Amino acid sequence: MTLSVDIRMALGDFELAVAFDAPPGVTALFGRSGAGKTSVLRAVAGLVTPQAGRIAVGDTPLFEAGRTNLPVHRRRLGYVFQESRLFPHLTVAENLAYAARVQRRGLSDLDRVVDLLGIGALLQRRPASLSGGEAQRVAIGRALLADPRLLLMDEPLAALDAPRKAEILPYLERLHVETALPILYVSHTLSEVARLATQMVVLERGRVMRAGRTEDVLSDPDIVPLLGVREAGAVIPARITAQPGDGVTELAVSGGRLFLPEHGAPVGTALRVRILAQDVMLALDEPHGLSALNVLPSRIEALRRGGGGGVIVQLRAGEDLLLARITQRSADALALRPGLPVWAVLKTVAVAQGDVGAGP
Ligand SMILES: Nc1ncnc2c1ncn2[C@@H]1O[C@H](COP(=O)(O)OP(=O)(O)OP(=O)(O)O)[C@@H](O)[C@H]1O
Repeated sequence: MTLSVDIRMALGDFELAVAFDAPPGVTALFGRSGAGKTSVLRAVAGLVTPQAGRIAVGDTPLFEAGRTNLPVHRRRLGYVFQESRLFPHLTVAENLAYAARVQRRGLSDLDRVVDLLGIGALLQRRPASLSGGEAQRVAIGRALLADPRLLLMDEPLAALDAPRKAEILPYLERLHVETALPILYVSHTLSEVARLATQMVVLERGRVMRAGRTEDVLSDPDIVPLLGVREAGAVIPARITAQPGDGVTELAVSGGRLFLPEHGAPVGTALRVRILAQDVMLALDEPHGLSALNVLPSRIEALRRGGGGGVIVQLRAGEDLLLARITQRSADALALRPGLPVWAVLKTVAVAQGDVGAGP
């Protein structure tokens, strides 16, 4: 089931005109503050009504200008906010049961949801005694038990500190692997998007600047000014090929071999790794005697001049696209141009996602 959004809406002086599809899996709505992310979510939820357009899940229209406008409670969607909004006087179990009852559904899914989110030990507790991360897991459980057609998440990790974020991310990953729901996920944290999202929609001033597979969007040099040069970087698929036990993990990517600081997953595990543009250096000849372990033979696809004397270089390594951020001076000194073979030296490679058995 795919969520299709094609709407126009005026909110005071702000005009929103967006069209995109969100297939099963996580679609990140990404953009600066005020870009219109929350407004899109509110329109999908039925909390605001667009002036024109259509919103549908599969063949079911939720909104069609002048024809259909399902009220919020008939849209069958789960909404998870920054803060968990659990009922404080009810236990976790009662909060979950309430959600299921509102939709007149039994609790047949309860065990599965409790297991999926690891909240079995919390069932008799009250929200005030839960950590922020635990409360968010319960809030996600409550949203799932309402048997939604899609899940809307508005910066669900924004109110959590780094350790709580780290604790909840694996559950969010499982969510998209184990449910076939479209999940629309608002965030302005790129590391989170790189880790969770299979699709990305980049919004700027109420317009879609770029939409597509996360890998494609993040390796597009034209998108860098919108993402910010420090955060810009590609995400590429990898597979663990060896765990030699000396503190590094060996990965195969389409362009060769990479090494990570030791990662706990077994050999064969599929991962997505994130390579920031500012962590990539370029060499015309194969480098030797370097402390960096990661060197990939590549070819320059495109160069984009940025502000402040920087250049973003798009590289193809095997089948994957990478970005490198270098100075204009280096680009001139090396006479970089599309088609030129180069060696990409990666200072750091971070795991963006472990997606064993995940879809795309
Ligand atoms: N009801 C409204 N009336 C007038 N202006 C509105 C209304 N709702 C939203 N806006 C304006 O629309 C713009 C987009 O707001 P929105 O909350 O969708 O952005 P956002 O991308 O979610 O931002 P943030 O990341 O800060 O939450 C903002 O300029 C906001 O002031």
